[in-house]
Amino acid sequence: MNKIEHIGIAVSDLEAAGSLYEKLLNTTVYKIEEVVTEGVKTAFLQSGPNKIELLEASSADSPIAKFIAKKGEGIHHIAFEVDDIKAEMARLKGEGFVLLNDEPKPGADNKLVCFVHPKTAGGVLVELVQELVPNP
Ligand SMILES: CC[C@H](C(=O)O)C(=O)SCCNC(=O)CCNC(=O)[C@H](O)C(C)(C)COP(=O)(O)OP(=O)(O)OC[C@H]1O[C@@H](n2cnc3c(N)ncnc32)[C@H](O)[C@@H]1OP(=O)(O)O
Ligand SMILES: [Co+2]
Repeated sequence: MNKIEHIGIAVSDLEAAGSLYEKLLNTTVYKIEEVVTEGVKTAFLQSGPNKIELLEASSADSPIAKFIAKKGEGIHHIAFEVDDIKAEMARLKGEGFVLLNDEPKPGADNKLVCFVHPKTAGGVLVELVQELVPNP
């Protein structure tokens, strides 16, 4: 795990939350991207070396919809940058962590991602992210 790559925040209204975080962080949303496979619409802001990922549910069965219904808006997950997501997944499995997907899957912002079940990570939803290297 190299560093925290982003903090995911569940929001009900991406546009309103984007404006709020622009004021809060004194910066601007630099990317808005829908990840249909995840049922989310994301907005990214940079705060110094850190990224904030705002997440709005884009479908009724989105994990964000379920999270907000249960816990309200707020911090949803912490994403860590890894160099080799498959090796890290194997290491975590060996350590007894429960992974929520067997293979890395496409994420936002040109990443491959995997999630660790919060029940095995001390109550925190942890995401692994590896930069997708562009084809030469
Ligand atoms: C990939 C695009 C983007 C990116 O960065 O590139 C994203 O980050 S997308 C983010 C949205 N996608 C996901 O979150 C995928 C992984 N999440 C899941 O598979 C589910 O949300 C899961 C399994 C974590 C929970 O789903 P479930 O249907 O089991 O919901 P429950 O409410 O029954 O939850 C079970 C249990 O876990 C607790 N929980 C749920 N979500 C979280 C959370 N974000 N942080 C901490 N704990 C969480 C929930 O409270 C339940 O515990 P209990 O004690 O029973 O209340
Ligand atoms: Co994320």
